[in-house]
Amino acid sequence: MVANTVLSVMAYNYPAEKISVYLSDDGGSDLTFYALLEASRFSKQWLPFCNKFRVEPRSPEAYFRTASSQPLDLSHDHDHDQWTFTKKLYEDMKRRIEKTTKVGQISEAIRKEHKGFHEWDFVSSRRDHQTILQILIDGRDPKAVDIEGQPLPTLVYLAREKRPQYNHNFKAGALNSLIRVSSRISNAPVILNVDCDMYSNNSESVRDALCFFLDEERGHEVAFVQFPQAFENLTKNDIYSNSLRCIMEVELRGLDAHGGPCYIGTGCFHRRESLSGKKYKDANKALDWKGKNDKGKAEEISAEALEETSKFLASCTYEENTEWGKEMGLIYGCLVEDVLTGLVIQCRGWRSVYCCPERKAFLGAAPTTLLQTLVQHKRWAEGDLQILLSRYCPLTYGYQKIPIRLQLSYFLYLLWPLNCLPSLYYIIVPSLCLLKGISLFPQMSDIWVVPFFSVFFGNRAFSLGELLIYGGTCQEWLNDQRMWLFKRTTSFFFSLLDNILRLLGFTKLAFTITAKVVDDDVSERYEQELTEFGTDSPMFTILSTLAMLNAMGFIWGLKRSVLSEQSLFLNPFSLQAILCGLLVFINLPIYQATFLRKDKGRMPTSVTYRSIMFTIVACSIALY
Ligand SMILES: O=c1ccn([C@@H]2O[C@H](COP(=O)(O)OP(=O)(O)O[C@H]3O[C@H](CO)[C@@H](O)[C@H](O)[C@H]3O)[C@@H](O)[C@H]2O)c(=O)[nH]1
Ligand SMILES: [Mn+2]
Repeated sequence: MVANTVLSVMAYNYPAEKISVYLSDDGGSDLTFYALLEASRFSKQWLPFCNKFRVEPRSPEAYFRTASSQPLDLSHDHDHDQWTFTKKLYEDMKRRIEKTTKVGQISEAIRKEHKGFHEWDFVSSRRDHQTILQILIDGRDPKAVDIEGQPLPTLVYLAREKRPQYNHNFKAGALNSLIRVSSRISNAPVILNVDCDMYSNNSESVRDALCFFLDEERGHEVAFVQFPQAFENLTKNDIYSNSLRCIMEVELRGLDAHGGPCYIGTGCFHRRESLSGKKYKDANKALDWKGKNDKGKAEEISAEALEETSKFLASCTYEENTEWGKEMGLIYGCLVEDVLTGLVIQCRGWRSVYCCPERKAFLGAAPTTLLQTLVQHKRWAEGDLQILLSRYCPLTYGYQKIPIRLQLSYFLYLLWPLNCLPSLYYIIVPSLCLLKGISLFPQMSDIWVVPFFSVFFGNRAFSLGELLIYGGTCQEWLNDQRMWLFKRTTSFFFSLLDNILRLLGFTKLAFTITAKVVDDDVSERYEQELTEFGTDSPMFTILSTLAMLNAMGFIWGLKRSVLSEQSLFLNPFSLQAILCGLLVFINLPIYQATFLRKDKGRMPTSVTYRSIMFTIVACSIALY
C-alpha cells in the first residue's frame, strides 16, 4: 500500500526535479523501509512508463487492476513489450514485498543492499528508537535518473525519534517533523499531505493546486487547497455511509463559499509559510517564489552529511520550549488536528480553496466494518467537541477574524457529539412512556402535528434529495439514516463521555488508528452489504439494547393504539407508536443479526444476553 502511495505521488505530471517525496513511518519498521527501497528502484521504470503511456491512475496497483489487459492503442510491438515488462516488474516487486512482510523480517541478503538497514541494529522497539533518516533518491545527484536519463524526484524515509517518556502527538507530531526535515532538504514552497492509505488518482492535481496558489489576483491569500476525500472500497449502497457524500459534495462546497473549506487531513496542498505560523500579512512580503525554489545551502553537501545534520530536527527534544504545535506547524492536543490547524490558519487571515476536479484527485481506503466506522467517528466527534470546549472555539477565537458564516459552518461538525442527547431522548423516552402509558405527543388530529410533521419529513426529504442529486441511491440514503442513528447513540455518546472524563482529568488522549486489514470472510460480508457485528463491544451492547427497547415500545404501542376503541387519529399514542415503528424499521439489521443470522458477523450472544438483561431492567422500571 505504502509503495503505491509513494509511486503515485512521485509520478505527478510535473518536473520531477521539483518534487520531493517524504515518507513518515511512525511504526518505525524496517519492512516499510524495505518497501520504500523497492519503490525507489521501480520508480526508474514506472515514471517514464507513466509519461509515455499517459497512465492514469499512477498507482501501479490501481492501474494494473483496472487495465489488466493491455490498452488497445499501443502502436508498436515494442510498446507491447514494454507494457508487459513493466507489469511483470511490478508484480515481481509486489511478490517480494509480500513475501518479506509474511516472513516478518529482512533477510541478510536484502540487508546488504542498503546501508539504511543498519539503523535497525539500534532499534529496541517501535516505541523506543533513534531518528532514522535516509535519503533514498537524492534528486540533486546527477546519477539519480530513470531508465531514460530523466531526473527522479527526491525520496526520503523518516522515522522520527520515539522514546516512551515523550508525548509524540500522533499524526500532528509526525507532520511537524516532516515539515522541519523537508525544510532542510528541499524546502519547496508548497507541501502536499497524503495519508498512507490513499494514492493520487489524478496526475494533474499538482498543476490544479498551483493554479490557485499562483493566481495573479488572489493567489497570495491562499493558504491551502483542499481536495475532497474519496474512497475506492465502498460497496454499492455504501452500507456504513463512509463515502461522506453529503460532506464532500455539499457541505465543504458551502464552507468554500463562506471563506474556505476546513483542512481535512489528507489530499491537501499547503503553502509552507502558512504552516510555519506566519500571519497572512507578514508572509506576503516574503513571497519570493523563485528564490525559495533552489535548494539553497543544501546544494553543496552530500546526502549522508545532510542526513546526519538534519536528524536532530526529528528528535524528541527538538520541540521543547518552541512554538511548534502551539503557533507553528500543526497544532497539538486535538484528535482532529487537521480541522483545528485549518481553523487557526484561517484565523490568521489566510483563505483556503476547495478543489473538486471531475477526475478524483485522491482515492483512499474507508473502514470496512461497522465497529471501525463507529470508532473512527468517535475519534472525530471527540476532537470536534474538544475544539468547541477549547480556547479555539470558532465563535470566540474566530471573532472578527473569519466571517461569521464560516464560524457557524464549523458548528456543523463541532456539535456532532451533543447531538447524542436529543437522539437518545427520542429513542428511549417515547418507548418507555408507551410501556407506562404516558402520552408525549399530540393526537394526529391536532393542529400541532403539522409543524412536527413538516419539520421531520421536510428534513428527511431534503437529505434524500441531496443524496440523489449527487449520485446516491435510495438504499444508500436508508443506510445513511441508519448510520446517523448508530453514530449518535454510540460514537457521539462515547465521545461526549470521554470529553467529560478528560476535562475531569481521568483520561488522556488516544488516537485509535483506523484499521485497514480485515479477514477474508469479513470482507466478503462487506461486499454483500451484511452489517458486521461479530465482536463484543460496548457500542454494540448499546445498539442492541436500544433496538430491543424500541421493539418492546412498538409492540406495546400497537396494543395501545390499534387495539383501542379510538381511531388512529384520535388516539394519543399513535404518533409515539409510529416513531417506534420507524426506529424498529431502521434497526432491522440488528434484529436480523441477533435472531436470524448464523455467520461469524452475527451479534455475539454475550451482547444479546446483556442487552436483554438491560431491556428487562429498563422495562420493569418503566412498568412498575
Ligand atoms: O500516531 C499517528 C497516528 C496516525 N498517523 C497517520 O495519520 C493518518 C491518518 O490515520 P488513519 O488511521 O488513516 O485515520 P483516518 O480516520 O482514516 O483519518 C482521517 O481523520 C484524521 C483525523 O482524525 C485525519 O488526520 C486524516 O487525514 C483523515 O483521513 C495515517 O496516514 C497515519 O499513518 C501517524 O502518522 N501517526
Ligand atoms: Mn485513513
